[in-house]
Amino acid sequence: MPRSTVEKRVSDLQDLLSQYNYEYHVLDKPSVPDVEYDKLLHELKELEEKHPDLMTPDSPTQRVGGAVLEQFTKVDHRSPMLSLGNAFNEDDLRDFDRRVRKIGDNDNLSYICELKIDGLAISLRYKDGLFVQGATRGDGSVGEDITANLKTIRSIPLRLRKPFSIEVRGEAFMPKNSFVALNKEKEKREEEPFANPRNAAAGSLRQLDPRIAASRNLDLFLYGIGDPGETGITSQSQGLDLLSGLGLKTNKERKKLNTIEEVIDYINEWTDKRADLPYDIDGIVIKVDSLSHQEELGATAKSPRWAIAYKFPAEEVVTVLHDIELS
Ligand SMILES: NC(=O)c1c(N)nc(OC2CCCC2)nc1O[C@@H]1CCC[C@@H]1O
Repeated sequence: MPRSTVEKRVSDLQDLLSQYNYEYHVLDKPSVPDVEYDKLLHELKELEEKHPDLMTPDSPTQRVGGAVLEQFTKVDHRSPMLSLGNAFNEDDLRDFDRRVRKIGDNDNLSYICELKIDGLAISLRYKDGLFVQGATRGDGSVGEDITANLKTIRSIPLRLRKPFSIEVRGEAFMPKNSFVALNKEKEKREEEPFANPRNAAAGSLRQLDPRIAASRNLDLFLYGIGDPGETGITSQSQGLDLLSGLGLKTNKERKKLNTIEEVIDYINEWTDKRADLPYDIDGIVIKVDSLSHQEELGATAKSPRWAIAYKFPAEEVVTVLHDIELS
């Protein structure tokens, strides 16, 4: 094939495979069967091996880097990755609502409710649309650089749909069925199984060999923007729509509500429905939607005054006592 034809074929394959990956892992609506994806990926790998100068850092072939790291380097978060205060019952929620309504214009106060994904908080940095660095939350100010492991998560685009320079935040997690399969594997190898999907996700992202992380079927939902000022958004709900428009995966169960009573209804709805989700949630995050109202409320050193996490009661662990002979 003449050089220009090869260049065009490689570029077309990179775009096509990135689009197929987006449809499958972000939209959960694949437009081609896996076998078609695998065939094209194989063709691209071969062409890039023959013409290494055509391989780009955001090529779909570049998700699993070769090098096993010695250690993780530290990353200073440009703005702190806060944690959340907890609410355990309706009174706690009404107290939160009263505190929020003390400050700011309350006639048009609205909340946005998000499922609280039970995983590991992470940060992704994009420069001119290209994924350049990923880090754990760490202590909120300093995290660990796990870029190589995050690149293996198929729902993380290696290039945004617009050339934004932006830092986004979300929760990496292991889906329930991947957790069950992984523990079956571990038991076969007589290895210690993980206690829950959250530990499995954290353990997988702390692997120094990216090939191990790549084998763990991790996923991720984005829910925040580290530097919202530069994007022109005025609310959390607009921020989530912006993330989605950039090709990032956000959780579709979010809901904008106007009163704490509606929030309590939403919480009751998900208390039952959560068992049917393909991933673990440990609560519901309630956020004041308006960014200017968030600013008025501010944050303590640890957590924002404009958000709270309602935590589901810990499921009573029923240990079935097998055939105990009661003497
Ligand atoms: N786990 C989640 O699904 C989640 C969420 N949907 N939204 C937030 O918003 C917080 C982040 C900083 C201020 C508000 N935090 C979440 O998880 C937190 C992050 C750090 C500790 C918890 O995992």
